[in-house]
Amino acid sequence: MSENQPPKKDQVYADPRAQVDAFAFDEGVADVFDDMIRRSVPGYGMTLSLLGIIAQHYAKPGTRIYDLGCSLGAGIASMGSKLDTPDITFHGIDNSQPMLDRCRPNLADVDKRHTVELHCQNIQDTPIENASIVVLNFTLQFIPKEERHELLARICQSLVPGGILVLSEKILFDDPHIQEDLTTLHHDFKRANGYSDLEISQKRSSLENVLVPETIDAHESRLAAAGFARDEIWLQCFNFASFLAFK
Ligand SMILES: Nc1ncnc2c1ncn2[C@@H]1O[C@H](C[S@+](CC[C@H]([NH3+])C(=O)[O-])CC(=O)[O-])[C@@H](O)[C@H]1O
Ligand SMILES: O=C(O)C(=O)Cc1ccccc1
Repeated sequence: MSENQPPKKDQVYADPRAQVDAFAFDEGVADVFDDMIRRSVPGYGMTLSLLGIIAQHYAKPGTRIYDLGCSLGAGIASMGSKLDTPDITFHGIDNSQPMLDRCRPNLADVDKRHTVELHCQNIQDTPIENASIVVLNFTLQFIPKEERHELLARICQSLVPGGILVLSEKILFDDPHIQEDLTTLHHDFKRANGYSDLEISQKRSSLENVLVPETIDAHESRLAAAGFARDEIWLQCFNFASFLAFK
């Protein structure tokens, strides 16, 4: 059950958690994904629009821009639709075929200016090279924690001098009171966007062990260990944050 499928009328859940399948980026999710993520992730829209500004500053001629976990291509569209930097190739990678099937129509403006390659692939298997920008916009959280370092180290090695990683993630807080309060605010955000308490609870259960957030410290320690010289949080909305990491 995902939040785009309201519970059947009169279907009584003894324990809502017991009835919830693990979240998957399937056809049903792909059909409603843009609406779902905008109503679920505070700051998602701003993250996307400012990604376009970031790309204009850091894209280098003759290099590649990777969007790892590109979904419907919103990140590529934001970065590429107004980008004048010459000889840029975008690589959009996602292991959900339903997402990629819906991606190309969203890239019409980018296709007029740049080459865009889309690959249905596990990002952990994606060759990355000659990159001025790599984007992990709410994707690393779906990679097993113990495998995140190798991916980030490969990304760092793939960047040209002056290259950057944009890493956006759901985050945890060490202070249990802050964790509780920011989770409550996140759920308030979802409720304000029309989700019911049952939908919020079922989505939370479906994401357990699928979307695995970490603290800001954990991310920053891993970025340093992966070879990034410095990083900074440039946007945070409740329990969602985005980092710029510099080679
Ligand atoms: N191992 C993997 N390999 C490839 N793709 C993966 C993997 N794991 C998950 N995905 C893909 O990563 C995306 C995560 S959504 C990213 C939003 C987008 N960046 C956006 O800015 O709109 C964020 C969210 O749903 O919270 C989905 O499309 C998955 O299929
Ligand atoms: O973290 C959450 O509670 C979410 O709902 C994030 C999310 C948004 C869209 C698809 C999967 C997870």
